[in-house]
Amino acid sequence: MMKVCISGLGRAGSQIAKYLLACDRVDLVSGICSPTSTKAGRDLGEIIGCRAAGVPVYPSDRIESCIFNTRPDLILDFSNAAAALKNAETFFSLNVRVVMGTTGFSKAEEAELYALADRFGAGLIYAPNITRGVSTMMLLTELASRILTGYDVEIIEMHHKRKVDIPSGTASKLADRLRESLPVGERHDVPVSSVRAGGIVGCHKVMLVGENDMIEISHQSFSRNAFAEGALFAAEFIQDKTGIFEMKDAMNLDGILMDYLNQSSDNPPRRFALV
Ligand SMILES: NC(=O)C1=CN([C@@H]2O[C@H](COP(=O)(O)OP(=O)(O)OC[C@H]3O[C@@H](n4cnc5c(N)ncnc54)[C@H](O)[C@@H]3O)[C@@H](O)[C@H]2O)C=CC1
Ligand SMILES: O=C(O)C1=N[C@H](C(=O)O)C[C@H](O)C1
Repeated sequence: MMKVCISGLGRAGSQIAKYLLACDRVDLVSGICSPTSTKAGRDLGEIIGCRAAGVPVYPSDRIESCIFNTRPDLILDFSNAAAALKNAETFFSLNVRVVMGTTGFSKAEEAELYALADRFGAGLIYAPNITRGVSTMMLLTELASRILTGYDVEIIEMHHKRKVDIPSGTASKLADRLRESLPVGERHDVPVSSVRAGGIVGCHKVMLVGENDMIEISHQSFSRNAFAEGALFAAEFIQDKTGIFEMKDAMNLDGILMDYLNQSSDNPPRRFALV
């Protein structure tokens, strides 16, 4: 069975740990926390309020021991951008695959992450949003923006008030993708508005607004189990691969779209002749 380690045991990482401990498709073998965290040396099951699970937690300055002692096939990283980038180099150098859920990277840091993965011939899924729902939403919004040319496009993202990065990684990726789907020469930045309030788990909305009508495509995560479900999906995809991937690759979205188009051309709409 695939062996998994979670790096970053905060809101997202802890809930993912809880989900994976109750799941029989993976073996959660270890956790990684910050070097100053009181979680180091404790049992991950106890930390997240479950029974002792025999899952040790290592501080990130002892990653080598963690990997050597618990032998994970892959890491699920939900920490912070600075820690994630530093730790990724060690994971890749030890031939461990990474599902990178962490956000807040600058463009230069993103490029560095890709360069590291390339240099070590690693397996990486970089997913600023790990839910299948958001990847589906990205595809739908790109299609909609190509159809509704001339419409204004705006993104609204809403998260809990303790989230440190702004705008969200998901909103930045949506904005980049929507910008690139505009015709060359007409490309402009897509505005993002951010709300940080209460305990909102995660909500992204894309609005395409014309003079006389508008459409909205939105996604909402009801709980952090949405991230756990997505992380498991990504892990099962990357476990035997090398290369750099996105969630849309794990979901085969290009293939599904191609099948859909081929199917519609196999079954052209019936036309009625006037006789
Ligand atoms: N891709 C996705 O779908 C999702 C991404 N995220 C991202 O995951 C990250 C974490 O989010 P939250 O859990 O809400 O934040 P959080 O602040 O609750 O958790 C981050 C954890 O990382 C730990 N950490 C700090 N330095 C570390 C190190 N050197 N090694 C390992 N762990 C270290 C912190 O002590 C903390 O426990 C954020 O970047 C967030 O945007 C969160 C949810 C879903
Ligand atoms: O910090 C979070 O919580 C989330 N972060 C991700 C992001 O920045 O897009 C994804 C998700 O919406 C939750």
